Amino acid sequence: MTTPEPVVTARDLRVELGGNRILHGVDLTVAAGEWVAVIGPNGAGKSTLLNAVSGLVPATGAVRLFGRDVRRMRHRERARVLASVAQSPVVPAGITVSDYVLLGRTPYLPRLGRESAADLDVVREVLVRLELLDFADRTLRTLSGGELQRVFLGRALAQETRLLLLDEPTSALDIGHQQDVLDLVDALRRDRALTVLTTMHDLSITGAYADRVVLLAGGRVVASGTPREVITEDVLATHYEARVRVVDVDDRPVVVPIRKR
Ligand SMILES: Nc1ncnc2c1ncn2[C@@H]1O[C@H](COP(=O)(O)OP(=O)(O)OP(=O)(O)O)[C@@H](O)[C@H]1O
Repeated sequence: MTTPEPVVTARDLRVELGGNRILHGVDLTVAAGEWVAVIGPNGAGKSTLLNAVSGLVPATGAVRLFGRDVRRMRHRERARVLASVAQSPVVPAGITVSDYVLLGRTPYLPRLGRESAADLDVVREVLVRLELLDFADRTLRTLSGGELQRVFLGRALAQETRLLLLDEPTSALDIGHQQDVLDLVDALRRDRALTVLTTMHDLSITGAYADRVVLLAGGRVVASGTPREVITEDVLATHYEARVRVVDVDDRPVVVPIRKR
């Protein structure tokens, strides 16, 4: 039996921005249906790695998505297989929540054509699943940080892709909404064979949801494995200079910060 091709294969990725080398030869593989979380201290290169995987920053090395060279994919074609949410997406002025989520359907609209009833159904379903229906007609600038973050995710989910790249998707959410949103992504993983690549700073949340964790430091992969293998007191002391206890809950690491005495 042949093993299915990984959804994401990145080899020897190197990125230079503003004259500085940001990624120094990163390898990354994400298998179909897997949830991989990229962690690492501020400035480690996590967002840059996600941008390189999306083909959004110039990089040397190879990136293949579903076996195809990302640089050879047209914008529309790429948007049908990969949806991504940046840390601070650009928001068109005056746009409403439903119109913003509808932007996720752009790769499916006929050129110069309008959205269909099916597109509007997708938008409505996303708004319901993210508890955003009551906000549908509000403009994005009137939303709270957490509501806005759910709207950004909504646009990506409306794309109905099989690969989702999320850069800090829950940084503005309260703990209940963090769980709602990540449980939803997890459910889509099972229902629609979604593959997920995220960055996350909350290491307990990372430990609870990711199948595999890749730790970046200084633009290099310094550890990779299951959450229990990577999220350890030693690793966090070395790469984050963090004073923490890591306790085990249901075979998953939970990180407890320890105050300096
Ligand atoms: N356009 C740019 N020009 C110059 N340097 C850049 C540019 N974009 C990013 N960098 C630098 O690259 C490094 C990695 O940035 P990146 O945003 O990928 O880190 P990160 O791991 O996502 O950080 P954080 O956890 O703070 O979000 C940082 O030092 C950042 O200042």
